Amino acid sequence: MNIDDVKNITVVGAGNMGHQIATLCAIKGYKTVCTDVKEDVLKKAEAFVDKYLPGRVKKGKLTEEQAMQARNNIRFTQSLDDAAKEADYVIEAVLEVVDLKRKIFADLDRITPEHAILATNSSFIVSSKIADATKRPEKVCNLHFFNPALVMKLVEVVQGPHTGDETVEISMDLCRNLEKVPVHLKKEVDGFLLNRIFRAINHEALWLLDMGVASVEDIDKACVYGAGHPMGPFRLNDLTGIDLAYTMAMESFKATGDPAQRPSPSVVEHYVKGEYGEKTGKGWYDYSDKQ
Ligand SMILES: NC(=O)c1ccc[n+]([C@@H]2O[C@H](COP(=O)([O-])OP(=O)(O)OC[C@H]3O[C@@H](n4cnc5c(N)ncnc54)[C@H](O)[C@@H]3O)[C@@H](O)[C@H]2O)c1
Repeated sequence: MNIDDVKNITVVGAGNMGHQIATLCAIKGYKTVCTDVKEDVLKKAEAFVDKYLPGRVKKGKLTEEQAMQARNNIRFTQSLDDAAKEADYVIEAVLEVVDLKRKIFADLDRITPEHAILATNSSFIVSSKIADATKRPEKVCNLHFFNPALVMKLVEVVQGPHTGDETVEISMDLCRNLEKVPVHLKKEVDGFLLNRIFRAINHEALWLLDMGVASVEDIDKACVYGAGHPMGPFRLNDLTGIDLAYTMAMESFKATGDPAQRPSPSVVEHYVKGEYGEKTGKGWYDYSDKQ
């Protein structure tokens, strides 16, 4: 099998990530079926496509004909059987729950043609925790898009010990056909590639703050004006949520028992005060005038 054999793509889960990945596949010429268990989510995803495509035409990014072709390429269904029966490549983007993903992969193994590749968009669950739910582990991998998937160029293709080289090659080629920039992780590792780098930056930023070396503002300025980042780690954390940073650090501490993984004192301070970032009007910065 090679990339030219991939014509039909199924996206399972039409939430934050799934509806955008499906839209992208349809725009780039793939016959795409998007499925979700929730009817209202599917309706929202379809409404998004019907608004997004004309918007791209208005902005001169797509011609009328390309938009019409993309619309014809995508359909929505609540039935996994209907969605996956002709799939050459499946991208799963359901909730981050390993048992749910295992159940879906077992179902996909039963429903899809033998040659189909089954990829998960999971940010943290490596595909070796899922692959043995199928009889085709060599065709299972992580295909990790970033949010928002229509905009962010990077995709991490993560090869587990079970993943065949052909699966990696086709997945990398698929990303290129979707006009993304794929990177190949030759081994599974917690947090994959970019999130590990972000984790290291956050860790250093928090250490500098907690040690009283520099202020939130100055650490952010250093990253923006010295390293060319679009925003500093504290501003970014206000967007993604200090509550999430706290929970992730606690989970990591519980899993490893390593005290270095515990949330930093200043994260705990904001967390207990309910200052989670932009969504609560206060985090590392004050957003009360935006509320
Ligand atoms: N949100 C992000 O920033 C981001 C970025 C990269 C990767 N991811 C990964 O993408 C995956 C999805 O994340 P999300 O943010 O889109 O979640 P989300 O909650 O927005 O969407 C998940 C969808 O899965 C659906 N679903 C649940 N069970 C299902 C089933 N059995 N069959 C079909 N659909 C089902 C839900 O109804 C929901 O609409 C996760 O694994 C996450 O780790 C998320």
